[in-house]
Amino acid sequence: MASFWTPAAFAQITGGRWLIPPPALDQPLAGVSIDSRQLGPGAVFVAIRGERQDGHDFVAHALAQGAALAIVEQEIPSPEPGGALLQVPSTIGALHALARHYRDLLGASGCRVLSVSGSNGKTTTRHLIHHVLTQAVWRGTQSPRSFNNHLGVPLTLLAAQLGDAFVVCELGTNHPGELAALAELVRPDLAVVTSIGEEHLEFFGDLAGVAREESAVFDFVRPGGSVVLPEARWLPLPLELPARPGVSISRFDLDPLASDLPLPGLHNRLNASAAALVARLFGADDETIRRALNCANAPPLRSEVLFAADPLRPTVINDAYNANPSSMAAALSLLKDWAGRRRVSILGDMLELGERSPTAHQEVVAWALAAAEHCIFVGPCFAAAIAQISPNKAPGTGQVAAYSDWSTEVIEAILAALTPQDVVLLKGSRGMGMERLIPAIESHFPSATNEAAGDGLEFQSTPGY
Ligand SMILES: CC(=O)N[C@H]1[C@@H](OP(=O)(O)OP(=O)(O)OC[C@H]2O[C@@H](n3ccc(=O)[nH]c3=O)[C@H](O)[C@@H]2O)O[C@H](CO)[C@@H](O)[C@@H]1O[C@H](C)C(=O)N[C@@H](C)C(=O)N[C@H](CCC(=O)N[C@@H](CCC[C@@H](N)C(=O)O)C(=O)O)C(=O)O
Ligand SMILES: Nc1ncnc2c1ncn2[C@@H]1O[C@H](COP(=O)(O)OP(=O)(O)OP(=O)(O)O)[C@@H](O)[C@H]1O
Ligand SMILES: C[C@@H](N)C(=O)N[C@H](C)C(=O)O
Repeated sequence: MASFWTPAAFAQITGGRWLIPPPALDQPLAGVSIDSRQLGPGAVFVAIRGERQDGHDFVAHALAQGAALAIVEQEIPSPEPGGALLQVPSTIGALHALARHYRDLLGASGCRVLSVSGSNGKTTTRHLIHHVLTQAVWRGTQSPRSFNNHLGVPLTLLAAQLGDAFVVCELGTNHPGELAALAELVRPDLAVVTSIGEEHLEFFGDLAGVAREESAVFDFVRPGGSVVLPEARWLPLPLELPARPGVSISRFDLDPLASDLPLPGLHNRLNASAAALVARLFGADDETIRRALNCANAPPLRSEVLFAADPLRPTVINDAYNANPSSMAAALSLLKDWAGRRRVSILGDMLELGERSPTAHQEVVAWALAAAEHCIFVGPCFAAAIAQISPNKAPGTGQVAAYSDWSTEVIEAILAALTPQDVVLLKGSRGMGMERLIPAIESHFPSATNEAAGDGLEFQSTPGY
């Protein structure tokens, strides 16, 4: 077979046929992209039909941006002169075939392929693993943002470089069977499971359903590979590990090397402990791991502490990326342990919980009331849960406020309830967009220093999350 990064190999691996062949079948290709807005010269553009748009409408744009060829399912009217088109029955199938093939090449070149799955903490743990390994000596690639689905995982594999020592891929799921399909693509040498908790119950049903789904990755670990799991005391139920001769199992517990981690919360110390164990399995020494963890940071919107040095603004724990009962418990326990300040929780609805949703929202209300002096809830599920609780804790008492939706008035009422002395937890599902309060807080509470103003700008500079 021709070298992987050539049109000839892409045609052979995908089984595609040339609608318009390239000038040379052996010209070097430079990466794969599904977004015409984000590709460089020599890249391969794969046209995907998305929820809102059809990538086939952007083939001409991709070729004009310098793509060497486009993989498509249908003919493209008047494509860019000189642009090559490879037709396949399914562009997502082609993306997977390329990633599967490339994964083998990576393995053969000595690159170790890692997976990070689990209910909560995947992005943080994946980020910490990449941070610690690269701070040690190893060159590697990691999933961008939360690229953890049927598109993000193959794109991550294809972004790794031959010559990398590792690629760490985040694997996500919200329907039974998705994890097995991703794990089959990745076939990890080292599979990390971060946690098991109540997530996406709309489709998994209950914790046992979550555990079944998350266990699927074990079947795909390569012979000679390793599985990294939390100690049993951190799991709400046992995970069934199939007997896999030659696959070793290592468990992580709170690691003293993570005791000075700059990220707040017990959950982050556990995520860092998983990263420390992975680094040990790579052969890193304790001092290197400790030093790396001591200078780690949080991915945006995950337990990010904002404005802590600014006396004119409340300290904000920006945990607005997502929410489910287990991650709410982790975040509220972090808030509860924040001593010496008035604690304010601002929580948005948890989505995709199915029939468990009403009781789960009621439970989180009870935890929030135990963790914070002032509790604010946004969204119809929390509003319904608050309506069930006793009158002395009802909205309007000053301790609790509930709003069924966002509006300008709601944002103003929330801002009026805050003081610069507070520590504020912001958390809710992605669809609730709790982070909208950050620019509002920045405008409402002028910054004491230019440095503190920088906190907000840093947040604004990461819109992809
Ligand atoms: C396909 C894609 O990447 N879309 C992203 C894009 O959306 P947009 O509205 O622009 O386009 P469409 O998807 O409708 O467009 C179709 C294609 O057209 C391309 N295109 C568009 C305009 C243009 O000018 N040029 C173009 O080439 C476009 O690139 C498409 O290829 O932008 C949105 C905003 O940034 C993104 O949200 C959207 O991303 C989608 C959702 C996606 O799946 N992206 C993956 C790369 C990914 O991994 N994203 C992760 C989040 C993954 C996630 O939610 N994971 C779940 C678990 C798995 C659930 C599973 N059931 C599933 O979703 O399939 C979890 O719980 O963690 C990320 O972005 O971090
Ligand atoms: N180990 C953990 N246990 C419980 N909750 C956690 C853990 N790690 C992180 N969290 C919570 O989950 C939130 C999301 O973290 P992160 O993005 O790392 O998880 P994720 O699994 O990648 O999420 P997603 O599946 O949406 O991509 C954090 O903001 C925090 O509240
Ligand atoms: C954003 C996606 N990864 C996720 O976690 N979804 C749940 C439902 C959430 O946003 O809380």
